[in-house]
Amino acid sequence: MANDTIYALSSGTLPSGVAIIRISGALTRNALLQMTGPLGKPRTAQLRLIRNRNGDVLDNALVLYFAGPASFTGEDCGELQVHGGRAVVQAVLETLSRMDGLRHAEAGEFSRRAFHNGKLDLVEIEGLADLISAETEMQRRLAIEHAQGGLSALYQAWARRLTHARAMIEAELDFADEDDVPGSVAATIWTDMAALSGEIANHVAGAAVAEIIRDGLKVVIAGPPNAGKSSLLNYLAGRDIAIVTDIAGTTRDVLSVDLSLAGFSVCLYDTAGLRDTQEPIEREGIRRALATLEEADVVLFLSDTQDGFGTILSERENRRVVRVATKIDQPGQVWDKAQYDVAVSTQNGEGIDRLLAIISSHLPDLSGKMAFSIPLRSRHVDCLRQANDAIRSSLALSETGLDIQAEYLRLAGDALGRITGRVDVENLLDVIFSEFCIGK
Ligand SMILES: Nc1nc2c(c(=O)[nH]1)N(C=O)[C@@H](CNc1ccc(C(=O)N[C@@H](CCC(=O)O)C(=O)O)cc1)CN2
Ligand SMILES: Nc1nc2c(ncn2[C@@H]2O[C@H](COP(=O)(O)OP(=O)(O)OP(=O)(O)O)[C@@H](O)[C@H]2O)c(=O)[nH]1
Ligand SMILES: [Mg+2]
Repeated sequence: MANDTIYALSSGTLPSGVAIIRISGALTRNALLQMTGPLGKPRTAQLRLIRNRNGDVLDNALVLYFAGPASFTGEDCGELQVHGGRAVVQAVLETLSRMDGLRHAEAGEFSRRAFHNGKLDLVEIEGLADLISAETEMQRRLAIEHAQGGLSALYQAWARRLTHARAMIEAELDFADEDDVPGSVAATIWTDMAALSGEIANHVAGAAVAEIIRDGLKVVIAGPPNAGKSSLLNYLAGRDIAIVTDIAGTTRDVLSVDLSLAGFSVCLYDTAGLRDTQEPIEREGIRRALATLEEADVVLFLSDTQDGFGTILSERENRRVVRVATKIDQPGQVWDKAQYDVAVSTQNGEGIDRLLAIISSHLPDLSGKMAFSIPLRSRHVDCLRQANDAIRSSLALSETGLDIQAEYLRLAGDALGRITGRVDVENLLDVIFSEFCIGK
């Protein structure tokens, strides 16, 4: 299995201008030789005729050869950069499939080989998967930080501190019989371990930001019936997603749309108007609205009258609530500026920029140098928590004995090692690599 030479279309949907077929494994040179003639200089594109087994010309294409280990997978690799027609790609794949020892790659198999050959660790591999699925600028920045080893370096530095601490403890244990060894070595170690525990806790707290980058900021539009909630959703989405009528109680289901704001994804929800009612369908709509509100990062509470902001708002946590006065194009409404945060009209667009600026102010600030050094996946967060729990246990056991404390530090190091895949994660690999598309 692992010795097979694999191939796959690595570029996207056909037809396309150019399509890239990748090959990796020991028989790569052979395959390229048969189809394209003598190999050129490694890592240098050659324009060559591609032929099938009968010698028929399939395409005129660029051919690349990477001699292992200097390749993405660490094995000999080849690329056929052909014209992206369906029949062209089909014919090339067909020719490859007829060669002995070659088979089509499985999802993520190229990356898996890169992992096994030590080219990338698991955090980098997962970062690569995120990079391929990144749709917003912030998702891209987070993914590239992970894919380029930013996080791995951090975890390795932490693991080194743990190893160092254990070594110092071992040394102290070895000389424990000699009365003249002061406890001072261990004292600096424990200060550093306490600091490390704080750093890990800080880092884990960043996962909340990563979640906003990945899933988007959840912004829920709520308020009394007829306030103009659905109109606002449609206005911000730039299309008619929700039904708008002048009948109070129009919206029942929760509707949502993804917007892009300042490089972030913002998930905007429209909900049923909140009021006391016996109408069963509307009641269900209101129940769903309240459930959606529970999940909100930011609530836009809309009202087209001043009293509309009253009761429901005051019962809730006000911090994340933005009071939006609506329909300000309508003459005759009197508003006390102290009663709302922003006033808008979806009729003439007034106040919308200000509203977007307010939403943006709830987005995480990622201007700091380490801003993208945050964990994204629950797998990482779990391991980090385990590592930190072990460090804390070690710190707490100062009465019990250095050997037990050292053992907890070893457990902490193992937990960190599992993140990058340095420590036994064989059972996880299938899950991680199956996230990939074929050809990656
Ligand atoms: N045509 C093409 N474009 C592509 C890829 C590819 O495979 N083919 N990539 C596919 O992911 C990405 C580039 N990633 C790559 C990563 C490592 C190596 C590589 O040859 N690594 C060697 C040499 C390193 C060096 O020279 O600095 C190595 O790691 O030893 C190549 C591509 C994005 N663009
Ligand atoms: N003049 C004016 N009318 C508006 C504005 N926004 C909404 N409306 C009108 O107000 C009425 C209610 O709008 P909707 O967007 O359906 O209100 P809603 O809050 O979604 O109502 P429910 O779904 O019933 O809770 C419609 O007749 C809209 O055309 C606005 O900015 N200016
Ligand atoms: Mg509505």
